[in-house]
Amino acid sequence: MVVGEMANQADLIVIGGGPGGYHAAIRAAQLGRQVLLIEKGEMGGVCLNKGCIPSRVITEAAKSLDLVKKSDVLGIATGHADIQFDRLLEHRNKTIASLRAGVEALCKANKVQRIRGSAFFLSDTRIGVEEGDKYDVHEFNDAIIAAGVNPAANSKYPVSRRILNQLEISFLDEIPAHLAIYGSGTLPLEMAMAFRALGSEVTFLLKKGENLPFDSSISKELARIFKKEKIQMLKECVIKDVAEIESGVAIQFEGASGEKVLEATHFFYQEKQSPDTAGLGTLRIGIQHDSEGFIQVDSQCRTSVKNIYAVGDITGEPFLASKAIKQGKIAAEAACGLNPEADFHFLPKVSFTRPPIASVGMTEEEALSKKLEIKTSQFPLAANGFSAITGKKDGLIKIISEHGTDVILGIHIIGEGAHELIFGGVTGLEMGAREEDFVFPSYPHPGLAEALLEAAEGLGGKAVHLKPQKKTSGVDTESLQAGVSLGIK
Ligand SMILES: Cc1cc2nc3c(=O)[nH]c(=O)nc-3n(C[C@H](O)[C@H](O)[C@H](O)COP(=O)(O)OP(=O)(O)OC[C@H]3O[C@@H](n4cnc5c(N)ncnc54)[C@H](O)[C@@H]3O)c2cc1C
Ligand SMILES: NC(=O)c1ccc[n+]([C@@H]2O[C@H](COP(=O)([O-])OP(=O)(O)OC[C@H]3O[C@@H](n4cnc5c(N)ncnc54)[C@H](O)[C@@H]3O)[C@@H](O)[C@H]2O)c1
Repeated sequence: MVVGEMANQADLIVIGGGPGGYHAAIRAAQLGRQVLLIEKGEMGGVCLNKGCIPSRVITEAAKSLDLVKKSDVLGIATGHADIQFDRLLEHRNKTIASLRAGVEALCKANKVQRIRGSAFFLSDTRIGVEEGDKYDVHEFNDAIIAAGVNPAANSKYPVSRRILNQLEISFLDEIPAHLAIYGSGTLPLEMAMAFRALGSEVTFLLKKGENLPFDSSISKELARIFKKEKIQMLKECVIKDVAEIESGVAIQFEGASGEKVLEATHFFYQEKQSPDTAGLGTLRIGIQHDSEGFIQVDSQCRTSVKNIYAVGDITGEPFLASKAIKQGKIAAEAACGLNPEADFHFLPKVSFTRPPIASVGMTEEEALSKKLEIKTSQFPLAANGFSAITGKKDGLIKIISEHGTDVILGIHIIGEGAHELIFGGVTGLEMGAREEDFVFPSYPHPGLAEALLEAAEGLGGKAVHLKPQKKTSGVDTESLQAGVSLGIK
C-alpha cells in the first residue's frame, strides 16, 4: 500500500450505505453536491440485509399466521393453517434483493457515485479506500461517517446454526423446536413472540437486574400476554455457559431459584454492539469518541472535526434505523450550509411483538423520577368498539400528562395497530400538545384511534366507555375515573 500517491478529487464523501449513509448521500445530492458513497459490503447496511427487513419478514409471517388461526371469530373457516418456512425464506430473500436494488437505483438516479471498498481516514481531507488488491486515495471537502456497529468481535459464545446473535436470528433455515432466548430488549421479545406463533416452544431468560423495557403498565400487560401464549419467562438470569450438545444446546444459568441447565434446540442472545472506529482511523485524525468508542456529535451531527459528520449507530444509542435516517438527512443539510437540528426527545420506539408495542415520551416511572406531578390514564382495548369487531382485545393505551399544565408527557400503546397509531402521539408531543389537543379533534368511528381519544378523555375523568371509579379522599377527585390515577408522589 503506498500512501501519498495521486488522489482522486471528491466533493462530499459518505462512508457506509446503510439507512444513515444512503439518506445522507441522496439528500446531499438533492442539494446539489457531488457525492461519492463508499460501501464495503452490501447497500442497505444492517437494516436492510440483516436487521429490520429480514426480522420484520419473520414477525409479519407470525402475525399473519396467528391472524388466520384466530379469524374464526369473524366466521372465517380456514382449516389447518400452517407455515411453509422455505417459502417464507424465499420471500425474505426476494424482499431484501428488491429493496436493495431500489436503494441502488435511487442512488443512481440522484447521481450518487458508488464505489465498493473499505474506507479509512488518512487526514481530515483524505480517505484511503481498499478493495482487494486495489487501493485508492480520495480528497474531499466534507465527509459523513455512517459506518454502523458490529456485534462485539470477541463474542462470548460461538455463533453457529444453533447459537445465534442479532445478525443471525432472522436467517435460521428451520423453525426451532425449542428456542431459548436471553436478553431484555426489543429484539429478544419480538423473536420470542414470533417463533412462538410459528410453533416453537420458547423459554425467555430475562437478564439479571433488568425488567421488560417499557412503562410498567405496558410491561405488566406484555407479561400477561406472554403467559397466555405459554412462553415461559425466567427472571434474574445470568448465563454461565452455553454448549452445543447432540440434541441442540445446553444453557447453564443461574436464575431466581439457583443454578440450572436448560436444554433447547436453539439459543438466541443479544450481543453488545461496538463501533469499529479503529478500522476507520477516526481516532488518528482527532475525532472525539466517548468511553465506549462511539463518535460524539452535536445536534447537527458534526464531529469535533468541523468538515466531518457522523450519523446512525456509530454515534451510539438508541440503535435505530429511524434515528440513522433522520441524522443522515440532517448531516447532509448541515454540510450543505443549511441550519437543521436533530432532536430525539420524541423518537418513537416500536416493538413488533404480538400485539405490537409503541411509545413516545416519558414513562410513568421516568416522569416520577424527575419529580414531576403527573396524571395517568389507561384505556383498555377491550372497551374499544373496533377491537370488539376484530376480536383483538389484548392491550391498552396509557397517557401521562403533567398535573397543572395538562401537557402530555408520554403515550404508551400495546395492542393491534400500536405502531401506526403512535404517530398521532408523536405529532402531538412534538407540538407540545395538552390534553385538550387530543380531546378536541373528531375521530373516525369505529376505529382504534378512539381508544387514544378515550385515554386522553380519561385524564379528565370523561372517558365514556369506562365506568366511573370510587372517589378517593385527599386527591383531586375531579379527574378520577376508572383507568385514571393521580401519579403525584
Ligand atoms: C435484527 C435487527 C432488527 C432491527 N430492527 C429494527 C427496526 O425494526 N427498526 C429500527 O429502526 N431499527 C432496527 N434495527 C436497527 C437498525 O438496523 C440500525 O439502527 C441501522 O441499520 C443503523 O443504520 P446505520 O446506517 O447507522 O448503519 P448500518 O445499517 O450498520 O450500515 C453501515 C454500513 O457501513 C458499511 N461500512 C462500515 N465500515 C465501513 C468502511 N470502513 N468502509 C466502507 N463501508 C463501511 C457497512 O458495511 C454497512 O453496510 C434492527 C437491527 C437488527 C440487528
Ligand atoms: N423494533 C425495533 O425498533 C427494533 C427491533 C429489533 C431490533 N432493534 C435494534 O436491534 C438492536 C438490539 O435491540 P435490543 O432490543 O436489544 O435493544 P434496544 O436498543 O432496542 O433496547 C435498549 C433499551 O432501550 C429501551 N427500549 C427499547 N425498546 C423500547 C420501547 N419500545 N419502549 C421503551 N423503551 C425501550 C430499554 O431500556 C432497552 O433495554 C438495537 O440495534 C435495536 O435498536 C430494533
